[in-house]
Amino acid sequence: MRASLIQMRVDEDESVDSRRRRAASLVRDQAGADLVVLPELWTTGAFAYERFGTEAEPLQGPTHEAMAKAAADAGVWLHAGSIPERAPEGTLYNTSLLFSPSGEPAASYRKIHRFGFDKGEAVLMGAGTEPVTVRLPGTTVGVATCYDLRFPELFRSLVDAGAETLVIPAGWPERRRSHWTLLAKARAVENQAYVLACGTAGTHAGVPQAGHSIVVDPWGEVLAEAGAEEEILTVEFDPARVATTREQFPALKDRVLGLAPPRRPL
Ligand SMILES: NC(=O)CCC(=O)C(=O)O
Repeated sequence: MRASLIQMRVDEDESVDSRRRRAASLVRDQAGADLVVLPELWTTGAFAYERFGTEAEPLQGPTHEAMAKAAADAGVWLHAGSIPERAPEGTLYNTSLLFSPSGEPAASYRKIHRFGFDKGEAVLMGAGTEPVTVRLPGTTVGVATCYDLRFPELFRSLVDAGAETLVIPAGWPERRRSHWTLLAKARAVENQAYVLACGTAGTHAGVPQAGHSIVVDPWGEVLAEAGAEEEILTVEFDPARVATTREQFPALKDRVLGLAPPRRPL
């Protein structure tokens, strides 16, 4: 299986319309890949909080339309990263869009863990509640978004639903790059799954982005890693290695579920 991670530069010098056209063109250039991935909130930037409201779109808005067409033109499965979605009742969500190679919507996922503690995304956007998996030929994809990477229980629920390839668009800051790389490897090793994590390059809202999109195999080996600038990270991987890794080192079978709470000291 061939995947292309489009680590886009997201900065204020470029309009949303121009970046949307550029993203569509970059997706079209990936014809021949099986799966193409874009980052989190690439229309606005994940830290451009003041733009979430002004650039929010309905689920089937201009980004949906452009990405559906680009997926069909390239004939690829497309994880089109996420958009600031304005739901019909007015709530904003950080929503990922996935398309089949004919441009049909395959899934959408509203980010469950919002970043910012008491500001930013955490107060501006609603929280998703539903983990999402999508069946592709040869692998089941589980999706998560950026800050979700810090919450292993979400990934376990994806694995329980059959996920073998974990696709994670992000807008991760340079300041915490070491966490990004570490957590991507950890999620791959503990879940014995491929991790495809696609970040952004450039600086927006004064926050330099880490780039360093990364693909990790089910044994925790890094198959490919981008630099800090805009880059297409292309990788070939064998989805069947998930089953062989899980058979040969069957740690997932040793899970003990429903542990009692720790005992209090006497
Ligand atoms: N956009 C995000 O979710 C940022 C997450 C982040 O910076 C972190 O977890 O650290």
